[in-house]
Amino acid sequence: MGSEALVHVLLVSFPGQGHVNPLLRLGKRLASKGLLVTFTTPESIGKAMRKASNIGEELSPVGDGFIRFEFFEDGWDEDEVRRQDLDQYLPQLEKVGKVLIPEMIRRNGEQGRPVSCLINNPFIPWVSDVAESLGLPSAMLWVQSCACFTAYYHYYHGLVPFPSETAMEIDIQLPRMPLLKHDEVPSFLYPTTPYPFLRRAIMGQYKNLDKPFCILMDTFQELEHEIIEYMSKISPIKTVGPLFKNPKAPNATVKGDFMKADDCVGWLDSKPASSVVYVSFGSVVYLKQDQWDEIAYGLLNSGVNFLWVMKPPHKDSGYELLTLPEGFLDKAGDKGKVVQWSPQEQVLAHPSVACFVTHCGWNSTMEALTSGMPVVAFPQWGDQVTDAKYLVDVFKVGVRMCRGEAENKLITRDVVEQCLLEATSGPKAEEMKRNAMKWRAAAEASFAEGGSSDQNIQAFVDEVKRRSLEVLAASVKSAAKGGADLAGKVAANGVAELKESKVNGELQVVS
Ligand SMILES: O=c1ccn([C@@H]2O[C@H](COP(=O)(O)OP(=O)(O)O)[C@@H](O)[C@H]2O)c(=O)[nH]1
Ligand SMILES: O=C(O[C@@H]1O[C@H](CO)[C@@H](O)[C@H](O)[C@H]1O)c1ccc(O)c(O)c1
Repeated sequence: MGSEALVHVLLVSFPGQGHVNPLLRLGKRLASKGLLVTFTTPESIGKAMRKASNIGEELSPVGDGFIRFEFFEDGWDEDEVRRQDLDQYLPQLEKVGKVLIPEMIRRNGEQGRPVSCLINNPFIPWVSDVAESLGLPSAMLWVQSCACFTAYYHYYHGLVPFPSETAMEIDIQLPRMPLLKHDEVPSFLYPTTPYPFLRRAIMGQYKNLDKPFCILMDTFQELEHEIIEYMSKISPIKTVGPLFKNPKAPNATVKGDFMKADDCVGWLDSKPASSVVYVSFGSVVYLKQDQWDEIAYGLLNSGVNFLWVMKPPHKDSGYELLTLPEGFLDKAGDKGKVVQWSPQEQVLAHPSVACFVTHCGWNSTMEALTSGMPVVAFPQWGDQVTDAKYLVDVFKVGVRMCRGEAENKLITRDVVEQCLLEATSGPKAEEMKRNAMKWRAAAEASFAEGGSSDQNIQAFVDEVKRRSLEVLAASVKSAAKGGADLAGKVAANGVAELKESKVNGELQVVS
């Protein structure tokens, strides 16, 4: 069967690594179940993705379907610094996206690939407005935990008290969740957050939450059982995680990294089993120089092997380039490796890696749990502080190294060393590894064929196919009014055939 015969879904992503990764992974899962998937995000990121990853013009087969890429211009010059300011960039994306995405959809239709459904991730809720205006169904992929989804939901609807200027240090009790201390709720909800634009971005998604027919989530039933059960009664959520595993296409090479990963697997191969600490703070968090120095000395003093990701800051971010203490690399010798970007999935699956010092972004959290990898939690802001709470106190796979940026506390080298030792040797380390392996088994069961997430993805694919026939019937009906010979056109698209019923004169879909 050619790609033109498949139901076509358009995925529109906010241009952040932590957003592109899960949406692209969803795209691969949908493709592997027989859909044609087009992935789009602004060209500014498309350019980086093409350079760093294996992305070409052509269709890539994934399982029973295909994935392809089309990027769109955001209307700003290549070097525009305002892209770093979401308060300016998000309205710009909305303005151009509302014009260019419908054009992209029209073009695809003319080229024999009519789009049947749109899927977006948070920060760009206008995608469901575009879908609605074109009479297309839409879905949203939530790229954080269900616990965070619940916290934002209760904040948006004013259902429970959250920290406020007059009562900052209150505990927060959300249904079916552990009691959260004030600094364990997603930090964009603090009145004092330095990132109010991220709160606005997320609230924008909640404002539009009634438009998508389904909210897909990169989590799994067994991981957040109670809260998923609770929220499912309120919102049409479907768990589909962990998305980074794809049993039907385990070797799919399509990736969406913005930076080429440095080679470090050979170095890991040379190290004994469970001897390396992997340190990475994701794609956005950038620590201060004094904190970086303390981590460096903590790593050296602990005597562990380490692989440390030290990504360069974006040129317009305003961050100073971090440096390593003088003589650091010499002192570390072959015990340490510093890279700019790592192939994190491979690193976390590597037998030499003992634990992961992480900022607790949700992708890193899911990747760690699914890889059976204990963590040292070093959250900074947003969902990271809530994820850290869950990793340490609920999933019981982590040691806590800090409470978040809001605490404004320098974590000293002694604390770093102590946490590293606790997470790599002794009874606590063994217990965390056992728990992590339990989560890995549960994650595997959920994405395996017939598992909870696999069933939800299959049900979603079936629903998209069913709705695609409705979309087709509606468009044929409206075009037929204009006298076009559409039955033939639809048949050429191969999705379904439409015939005029001899009985009642209406157009009918014949699959
Ligand atoms: O050196 C690195 C650091 C991060 N990542 C990937 O980048 C994503 C980061 O997402 P996360 O939600 O953890 O954090 P964010 O970058 O959004 O803060 C994850 O999929 C990681 O696997 C990677 O491939 N190499
Ligand atoms: O990608 C950005 O934020 C990250 O998003 C992840 C998924 O929501 C989350 O788990 C992680 O903790 C976040 O760091 C991002 C944030 C702000 C910004 O200006 C960006 O360009 C990207």
